[in-house]
Amino acid sequence: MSRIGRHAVGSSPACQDSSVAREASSSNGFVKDFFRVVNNGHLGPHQKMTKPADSRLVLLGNPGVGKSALIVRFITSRFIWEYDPTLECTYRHTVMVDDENVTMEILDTAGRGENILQDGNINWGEGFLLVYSTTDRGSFEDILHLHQHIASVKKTQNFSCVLVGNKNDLTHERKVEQEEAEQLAVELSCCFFECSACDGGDAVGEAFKELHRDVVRRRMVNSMRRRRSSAQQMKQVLNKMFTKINS
Ligand SMILES: Nc1nc2c(ncn2[C@@H]2O[C@H](COP(=O)(O)OP(=O)(O)OP(=O)(O)O)[C@@H](O)[C@H]2O)c(=O)[nH]1
Repeated sequence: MSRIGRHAVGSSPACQDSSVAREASSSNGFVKDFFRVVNNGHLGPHQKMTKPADSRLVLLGNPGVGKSALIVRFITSRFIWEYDPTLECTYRHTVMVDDENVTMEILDTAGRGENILQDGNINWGEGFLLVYSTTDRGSFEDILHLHQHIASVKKTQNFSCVLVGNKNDLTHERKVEQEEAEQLAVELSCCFFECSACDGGDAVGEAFKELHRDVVRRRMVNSMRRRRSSAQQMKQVLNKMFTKINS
């Protein structure tokens, strides 16, 4: 089995250091391919880049639910059985969404509790994939807590997220029914995808793409709201001026 080396939690989340790629690529041919794809510009939340990404997405969920596996599946259409846990990395990936080439930056968080809930990561992110494993009831129950934490850092319930139930290939180990996850998605007002990073299928890519769409939609709505409110403010100022002049 191959392991992919990445930066430890607490260090810079960027992985563009070619030595990391070289170290990882020594394991086998596929890992080499993987890094060639994702090494096409890894950037951390605090790093500058030439062209801003079209969306910044963050994967959150308990350890072992398959966050890294989902990213690898999305970026490379492949599955790797084993990853180095408690590491964190940001990937830059360009993909077609609705006939448009878009660039996403994707942050793979790692660790437990406070580690994955770093405010810096949450402030940086525009959209969140809330990932649980269909084989791990605790990871599903923790989703609400993750959502509440994001809301408290963002100071609004109005943020983009999708709920993702991973590992649905492990049918005999299922601990979370699809219906209850659908119910939770209704409560959180978000889309829900059940998928398997191992088996592949469209659902993995769709989860990322739908999150991207939601980020773009909300951005547009918010900027329209801001424009409308500044136009209203201007109207009020002008009204006051005319009232003064007329009196
Ligand atoms: N059967 C199956 N195994 C999976 C699937 N996704 C991930 N795994 C396995 O689950 C384990 C954990 O996957 P990771 O992608 O490292 O999970 P993670 O959420 O990134 O874990 P941390 O880095 O510790 O936060 C690995 O052994 C994967 O091979 C899946 O869809 N099906």
